[in-house]
Amino acid sequence: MTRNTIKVYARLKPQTNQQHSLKYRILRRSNDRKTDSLVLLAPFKPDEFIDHRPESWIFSFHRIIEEEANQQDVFENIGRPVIDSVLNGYNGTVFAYGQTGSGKTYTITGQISSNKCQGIVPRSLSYLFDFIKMHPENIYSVDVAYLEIYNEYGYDLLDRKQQQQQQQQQQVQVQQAMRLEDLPRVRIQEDEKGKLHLKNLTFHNVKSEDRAMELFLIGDSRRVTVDTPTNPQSSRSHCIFTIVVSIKQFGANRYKKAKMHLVDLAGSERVYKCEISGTVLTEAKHINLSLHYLEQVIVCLNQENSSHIPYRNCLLTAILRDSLGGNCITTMLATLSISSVNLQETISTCRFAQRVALVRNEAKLILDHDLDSENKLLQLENEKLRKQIEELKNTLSLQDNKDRHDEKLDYYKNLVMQRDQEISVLLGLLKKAKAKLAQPEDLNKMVIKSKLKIRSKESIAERLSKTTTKVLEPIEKHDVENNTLFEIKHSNLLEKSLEEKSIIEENIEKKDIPFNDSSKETNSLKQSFNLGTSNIEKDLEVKKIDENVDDNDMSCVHSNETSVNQLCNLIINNDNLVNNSITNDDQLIERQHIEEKVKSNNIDNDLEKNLPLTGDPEIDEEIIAFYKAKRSGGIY
Ligand SMILES: Nc1ncnc2c1ncn2[C@@H]1O[C@H](COP(=O)(O)OP(=O)(O)OP(=O)(O)O)[C@@H](O)[C@H]1O
Repeated sequence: MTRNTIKVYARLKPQTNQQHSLKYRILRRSNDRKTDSLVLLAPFKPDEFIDHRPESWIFSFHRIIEEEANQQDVFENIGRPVIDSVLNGYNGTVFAYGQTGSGKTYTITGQISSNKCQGIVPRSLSYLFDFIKMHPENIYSVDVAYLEIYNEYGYDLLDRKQQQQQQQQQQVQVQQAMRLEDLPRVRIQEDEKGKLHLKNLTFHNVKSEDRAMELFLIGDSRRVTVDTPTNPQSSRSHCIFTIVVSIKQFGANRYKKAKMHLVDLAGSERVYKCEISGTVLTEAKHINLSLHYLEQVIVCLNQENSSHIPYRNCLLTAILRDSLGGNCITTMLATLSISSVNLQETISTCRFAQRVALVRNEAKLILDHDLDSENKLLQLENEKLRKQIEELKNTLSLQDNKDRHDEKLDYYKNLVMQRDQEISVLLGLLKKAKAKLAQPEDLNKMVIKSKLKIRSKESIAERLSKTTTKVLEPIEKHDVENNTLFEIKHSNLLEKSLEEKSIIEENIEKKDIPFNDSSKETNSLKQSFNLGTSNIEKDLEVKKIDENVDDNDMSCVHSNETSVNQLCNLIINNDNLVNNSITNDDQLIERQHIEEKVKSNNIDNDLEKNLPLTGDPEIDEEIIAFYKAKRSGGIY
């Protein structure tokens, strides 16, 4: 609980006409002085002195806001401390009091369309919602209501039915043309505990500054204003904009609830001065009466022995009961005109302010148990919890995704490692294959070997051919020479041939090694050669025995010719063989050998086809093994 007097501020309305300006001085608070003081100096004309008092008056205020002060300065000094106390759970009230046209509405409402000129209400809403945003640890529920007291009747400026109708028509003119009588009347009801309640006043729950401002504007547009001689837009009513803030700490069982009244009182005016009549006069009388009741309450509150405070005299005092002498932190703003023509009204306002400044309030922290409010707060708390759960879910799913991502990453890392191993094996194989291929001597050797084979086969064939020619020559000559000569020559030739034969045989023996492996043809050549020569030998031997066998000579020659022909054929065959041996490259044979081996190992045909075999059996075997292992899912 905090005990404090109502803080009273004075705001001086800027004077446009300096000629008619009151002379005044402001004495700022100092070590000697606890408050600001306003010293008003009377004009020189003694007939303008009020009650023939001395020519100067001094009034104390918590703070005096000068003409030059802007709207933000006013909010910082007056509005902000009150809304801060509301946010701490204490009721707060700001009310503006002053003569008509002195700047009450300008201070409380201001010009909403201009940021610079906005009054305490819009600035308080903005401050409140900014504060809520900055404190997500708490649950806040905000409700607003707007009440107008006109000619002693209360009206709900934010009536829902009217709002719905206006929304349907969507015409601003209709809003403005709306009659006050169409709005529901707000009445005061007292419960069994003596607590006063306002019946028919709607409290709107607002979740944003924009919505709250929207409602404030709607209510403001419904206010009754009149063009009076002193103010072209004079408020003919008292208006109270109420902000209720319920605060619950997250997870707490209890909650705080506090309300802030922002009161723009109708202007006090001296009827005789305003030259008004009719409705405006009636309004003025009601205004003055209610302000009189307000003053009465204040006076009673300041009288120590006063047992009864006349709150119920009027609607205004009934509503402000908590704000005056009750559970509230209250600030009064006295709006003062410093025009010399308004001296009396200014002094009157200052006097009222001095009395209010003496009123003591006892502000208590309000821990409410109202089911409606509690329900609202719990709903908000649930909403917030749901949001938090969603956020947590998102965070968890992100974490989950991250885990999955990490798993995938590990999998791919392993895969990359496996691939690296495979690549290194393949590189090894490739290296081996290259090393093999990089030994051209082997190939050269093989080529040379093959050439040697060819040459040796060629030379034998050549020799055989020559021998055959030599054998044939005498036979051919036999046709032209006589038999004796033929015989002599033949015997010589035979000897030579035999010699040649033995030489050839020797040579064949020497050159036999390259023919050993595969040359069946060579053996048959040898045999045929033997056969050919033996036939000649036989024939000649027969000649020797039977010296005069002419006809037989010819058959012998024919037989020799056949043998030679056979020899020639064999030579041609041998030549073909030699040619074939050129194409029979050893590497090709080896490759075929590997391929056969691969086939025999039952390797899948498709795989075989696509394998990058090198031709080297050793390497190819490794390659096949590598791909076989890979295909079966293992590691080579
Ligand atoms: N501090 C100020 N700075 C600039 N203009 C001001 C200031 N105070 C009041 N005014 C202007 O003076 C005129 C009257 O002000 P306002 O309507 O606020 O007076 P009021 O006290 O509310 O009068 P009423 O009681 O008749 O409603 C308005 O045009 C307003 O803009």
